[in-house]
Amino acid sequence: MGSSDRNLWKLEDHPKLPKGKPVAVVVLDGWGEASPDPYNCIHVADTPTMDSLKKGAPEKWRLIKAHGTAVGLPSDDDMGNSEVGHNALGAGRIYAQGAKLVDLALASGKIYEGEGFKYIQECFKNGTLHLIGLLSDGGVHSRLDQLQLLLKGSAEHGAKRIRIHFLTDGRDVVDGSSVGFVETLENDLRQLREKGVDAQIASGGGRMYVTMDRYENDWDVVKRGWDAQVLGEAPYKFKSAIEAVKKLREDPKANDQYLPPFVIVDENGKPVGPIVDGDAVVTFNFRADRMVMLAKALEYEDFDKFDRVRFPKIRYAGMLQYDGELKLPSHFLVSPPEIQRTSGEYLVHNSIRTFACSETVKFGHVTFFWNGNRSGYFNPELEEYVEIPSDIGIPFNVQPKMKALEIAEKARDAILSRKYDQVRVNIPNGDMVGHTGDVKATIIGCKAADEAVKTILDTVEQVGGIYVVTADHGNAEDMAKRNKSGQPLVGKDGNVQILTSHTLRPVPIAIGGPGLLPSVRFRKDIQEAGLANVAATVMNFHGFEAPSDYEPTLIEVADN
Ligand SMILES: O=C(O)[C@@H](CO)OP(=O)(O)O
Ligand SMILES: [Mn+2]
Ligand SMILES: [Mn+2]
Repeated sequence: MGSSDRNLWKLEDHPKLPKGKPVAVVVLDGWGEASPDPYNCIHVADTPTMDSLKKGAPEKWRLIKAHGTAVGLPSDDDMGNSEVGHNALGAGRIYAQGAKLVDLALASGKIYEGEGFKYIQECFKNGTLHLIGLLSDGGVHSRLDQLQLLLKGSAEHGAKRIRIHFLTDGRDVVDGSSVGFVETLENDLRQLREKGVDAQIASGGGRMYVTMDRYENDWDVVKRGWDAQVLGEAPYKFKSAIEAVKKLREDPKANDQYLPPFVIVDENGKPVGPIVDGDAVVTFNFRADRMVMLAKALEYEDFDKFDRVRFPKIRYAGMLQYDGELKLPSHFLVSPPEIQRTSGEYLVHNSIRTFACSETVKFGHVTFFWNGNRSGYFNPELEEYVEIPSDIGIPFNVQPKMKALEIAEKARDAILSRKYDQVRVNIPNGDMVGHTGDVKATIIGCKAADEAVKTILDTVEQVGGIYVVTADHGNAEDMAKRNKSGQPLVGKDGNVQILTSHTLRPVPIAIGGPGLLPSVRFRKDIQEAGLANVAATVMNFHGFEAPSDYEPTLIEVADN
């Protein structure tokens, strides 16, 4: 590192706050703040630790925004999510995120002028364009209206044969809504066919069971998708996608998130759209985590995660580039947000030693997303990232405690080892159990998360450290769909409609610990603060001022 590099990365000393205090940064996934209510699982659950932190308001506890424009999403109607949430927490600035960047590229038509589209366009003359991704208007991983525009635009730019391989949602949108989304898509495809484009749905399956695994938790999920999308093989075969989804949903236990894989076949029982040599493939999700594994399978010549049987010679582009370090995929339609100079990178340049940990399903959140969608370490000598293997094949409502305790114990050991200045964890329960829609299980999950926080705070107490406890977005605090006046909506079956998705709610942030000067308190002059203000705050606790272009710190040091 040259001296100019060193200057670039050097953080100013904080004028009042000391260095050398161990800092625990705890992110509760899916833990928003909402009024007491039977569908507020955090309220119903026994959460003494988080409740006691709240008593520190307004000086040591406050709310911050975790959705919409505060985290770089297109509008304030967009709920928060882990990608944008952890990006903001780690980067300390607000970046226009994938959802927004794709909107802009589609609106201006620039998407069709870029390298990525030109690359796949080469296949349009003789090959098929395959579009693979999540079919919903949830706006977390993808958006239906973007798919619709891309379909239309691709046809206008020469695609003559198009096949869609969709994943049903039920996680960012209400369970059962898959049918309506397929109907909308079928309608668009019919219009394209009327214009002479051979456009059809070729395969499908539920996002949690087919294709959209993440952080290499379970490659079988990706394999099931590969078999249907590439090989044209699946346990279920249907003549139409609407029939497929309706039939598969007749099973009383069926759930959009977990629909089994199926392929669409013609009158002779032949799959209508396997992926073959000479085809183009676009994965139309803008969000990275749940596309990285498929991207590897589609792009890497050397690949040993499962037997691909056939590795077609295709031209593949992601909607975005999903991994900035691996440069994966190498072709993409829209450039990802350029998240640079994240707090993690600054801190290693200033000799801060970091330990980060979660279980597999959230591991990349406190590492990859935290570091601006970048895999790997900045400096392996100063960082240690520990992944606790998640349970595989067990729904999280069956094991709602997940690995909360194990994560807390790893954090405890890391703090007690005195080898780290920052110990950062993600506690997944509120989110992962919340997404199952199982209220009782979510309550158990929230209690487990609270106990994990207690273990970490007790350890901070023991070593004279500082803690920051916050969350990335809401989920468990509201499990009911509501009307405009906030009353739970009742479905045709007479039951309250369950909300499996994230929310628009703000999240708490609490600070404290024996290492925090008693005169440190939340400022009152930034009411509109959001997740992006946390990074500067954490830097202060390490004894540094944040870079001047970071969103301002949440704290001040009182004079008295
Ligand atoms: O599971 C996921 O992929 C999303 C919801 O679509 O949740 P989170 O943003 O909390 O990871
Ligand atoms: Mn999350
Ligand atoms: Mn979630």
